[in-house]
Amino acid sequence: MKKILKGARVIDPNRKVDEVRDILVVDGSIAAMEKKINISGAQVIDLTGLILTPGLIDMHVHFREPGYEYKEDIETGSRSAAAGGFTTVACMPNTKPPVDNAMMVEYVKSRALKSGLVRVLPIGCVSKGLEGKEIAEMGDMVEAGAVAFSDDGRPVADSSLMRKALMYASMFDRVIIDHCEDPGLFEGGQVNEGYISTLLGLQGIPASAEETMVARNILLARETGTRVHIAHVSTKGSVELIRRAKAEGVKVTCEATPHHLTLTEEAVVGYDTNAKMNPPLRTKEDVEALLEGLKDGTIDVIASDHAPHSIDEKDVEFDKASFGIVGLETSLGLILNHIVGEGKLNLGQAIEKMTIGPARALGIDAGSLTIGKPADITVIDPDLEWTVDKNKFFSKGRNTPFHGWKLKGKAVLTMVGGKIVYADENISDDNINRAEILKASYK
Ligand SMILES: NC(=O)N[C@@H](CC(=O)O)C(=O)O
Ligand SMILES: [Zn+2]
Ligand SMILES: [Zn+2]
Repeated sequence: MKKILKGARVIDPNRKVDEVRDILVVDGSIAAMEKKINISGAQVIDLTGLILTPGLIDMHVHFREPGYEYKEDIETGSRSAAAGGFTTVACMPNTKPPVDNAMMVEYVKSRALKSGLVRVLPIGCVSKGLEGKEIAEMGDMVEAGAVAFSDDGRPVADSSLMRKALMYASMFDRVIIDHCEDPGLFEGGQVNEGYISTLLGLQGIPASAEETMVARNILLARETGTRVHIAHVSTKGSVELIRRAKAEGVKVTCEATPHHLTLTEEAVVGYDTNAKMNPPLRTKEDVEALLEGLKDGTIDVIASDHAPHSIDEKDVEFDKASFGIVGLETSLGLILNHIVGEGKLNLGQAIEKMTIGPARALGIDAGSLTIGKPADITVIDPDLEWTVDKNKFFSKGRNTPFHGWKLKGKAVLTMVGGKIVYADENISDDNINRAEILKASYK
C-alpha cells in the first residue's frame, strides 16, 4: 500500500529541514521525500497548509497497567497518546506490581502491541519493588526491551545505590531517569514552599528538595562518567546546576513538562487539586528560568508526565489528593499556543524538544524522518483553535488544570509505521482526501 502525504510544510529539526515536501510511504516505511511526488495508484492525502513532523515522542508517561487500570490502561493511554500526536511514549514502571523484572517488561510490550496504536517503550525500575534497597535485574530487563530505568514517583534516595545503578545501566547503554526529590526535605509537602504555601496553610516543598538531588546526580554522573536524565525539572536552581554541568561535559540531560512551563503556584489558590503535582508548580521566576533553559539547550526534552488519577483520588481535601495530572492530549497545544505562540521558542526548537530531543536522551533510533525507516509521522494544524474539554479525553483521566483553556494548534493526524492511528474530527471535509483521513480514524 502506497500513500503520498502531499503539500505539508515538513519540519525535521534533526535534518534541519523546513520546507514544503511530499512524502511517499510504502509498506509502512518512508520511501521518498521530494518536492513533488506523483505515483499512480497511491492514496494521496492532501496536507496543504499543515505541518508535518517526525512522530512526537513523550518519554515520561504513566499508563498504570497492571494494577491501576481504573486510572488508565495501556489501551486508553495509547489512544490518548495518538490523539495528542504522539507516536512513541516511554512508560514509567510505578505500576502494581512494579515493572522490575523481564516478565513485566514483556507484559507491557505485549499489551501495547495488542492495542496496536503507538509504540510503548517500557521503562524498568532501578530498584526491586521500587523500594530503593536493591538494584533490580537490569540486564534481564534490557534483554526483554526496557528502554531506560527509573523509580519515578520516588527518587533513588540512596546515593550509593544510585551510583551503582548508574554504572550498571551504562554497561547496557541505558540511561537512568531520576525523580529528584530529597525525601527528608519533601516530607509531607503539598505545594511549593513560599508565600502561597503560607497563605493556604499547606506544607511547603522547598526548591532545595529537588536541587540537592539534581546536584548529587550530577556529581555521581561526573565521577562515574555515566549518563543521567533528570525528570520534570521545576526550579531555577536545577536549571543552573544542569547548565553548569553540561558546560563541564557531564552527560546529563533533562526534561520539563508543559505544566511547569505554563503555570505557577498561583494555580493552587482555591485548593484546586488539579494543580497538585510532583514536583509542585513553582514561581514565575522558576518558569522564566525553565524557558531560558529550553531556549539555550539546557533542557533537552518536553515530556508530559501524563499521570492519570480517578475522580475519587482528586475530589478530596487538598492534602489527601493524589499528585499528578494528565498531559498527553494537552501537551502539544500548550506548547504551540503558549511557548511558540508567545515567542518563547520557535516552532523548530519546540518540535526538536518533542522528537529528536527525547530520542537522543533515551538513545533510541527515532525522532527524525529517514528514508527506509518506519513512517512515524505527526501532522499539525497550527491554526486550529480548540477548547480543552476533559470530558472528551481519550484518557480515562480527567485530572487537568487546563479544562476550558482555548488553544491554537493541534495534532490532526498521527501515523505509526505508515498506519493512521488518529485523525482529527475537525479536519475539514471540503476536500475528498481529507475526508478519507477521517474515515481512517478509529473513532
Ligand atoms: N507527577 C506526579 O505528580 N505523579 C506521578 C509520579 C511522578 O511523576 O513522580 C504519578 O505516578 O502519579
Ligand atoms: Zn516523578
Ligand atoms: Zn512521572
